[in-house]
Amino acid sequence: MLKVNSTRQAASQTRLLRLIAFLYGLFAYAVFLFTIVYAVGFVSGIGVPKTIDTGPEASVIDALSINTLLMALFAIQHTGMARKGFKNCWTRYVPTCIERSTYVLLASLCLMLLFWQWRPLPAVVWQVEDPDVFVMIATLSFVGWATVFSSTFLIDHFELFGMRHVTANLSGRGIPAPQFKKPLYYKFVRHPIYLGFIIAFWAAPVMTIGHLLFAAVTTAYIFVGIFFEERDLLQLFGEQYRQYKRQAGMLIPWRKVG
Ligand SMILES: C[S@@+](CC[C@H](N)C(=O)[O-])C[C@H]1O[C@@H](n2cnc3c(N)ncnc32)[C@H](O)[C@@H]1O
Repeated sequence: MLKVNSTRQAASQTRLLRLIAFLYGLFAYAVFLFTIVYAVGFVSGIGVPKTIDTGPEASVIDALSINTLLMALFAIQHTGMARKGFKNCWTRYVPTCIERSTYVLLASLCLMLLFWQWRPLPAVVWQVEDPDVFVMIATLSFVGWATVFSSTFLIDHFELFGMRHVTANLSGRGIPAPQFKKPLYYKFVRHPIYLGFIIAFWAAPVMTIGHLLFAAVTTAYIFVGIFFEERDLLQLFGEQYRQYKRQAGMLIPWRKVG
């Protein structure tokens, strides 16, 4: 009887822990959604209180140092915590089912810190005067954001942002192993999410020094990120990914059939 009771107790404790993990994952996902929607407003300068071109005034040197530090913090967190060695190490302390959600949560917090503390450098580098061209370039930027969002769904939105892990854990299933995919525009370009970001950051009808700094550093970071990501993907998917590299462009869409 005592044994039955303690087994029941253990089972309900497991259910409770799974539910807590799920709610944590949901919270991390909600924070991510808020952050990415804010990012669109921050870069485009539309609909948010603090944009890339607004905020506390600072000298050029201070603004350059603070902004670079903020971007470096994000880059270190985002690339460092995605590495296999780091994951193996910190999943000794953080349960595997919430590892991805924690990664997403910390990346979102780094970005929110960046949005909050970013110092504007408002000198204009270029400004499009023609209203039609202005609208065209602004629209192109939103095409970039649309590419980012749609690509996350093509590759597996809920896996990327940790929800697949916590829902699998909640229902007592194992965490699904990553699958190699090349749906739709992944057939032509290996990194449509990063391509979307580059388009969204550079397609600016008004480009200030601050915005240019952001676009240039994030673009450089994307190339570093791709280097590490592709190294991991080659390890994970082997010949399949090696062949894919021969068949599709990295950031410029092209496709070699066969
Ligand atoms: C932020 S996403 C970026 C995906 C891709 N680099 C892009 O720009 O569309 C990073 C995750 O996608 C995964 N990933 C990248 N390409 C993939 C592919 N072709 N199939 C499956 N997973 C992929 C990586 O393992 C990594 O966990």
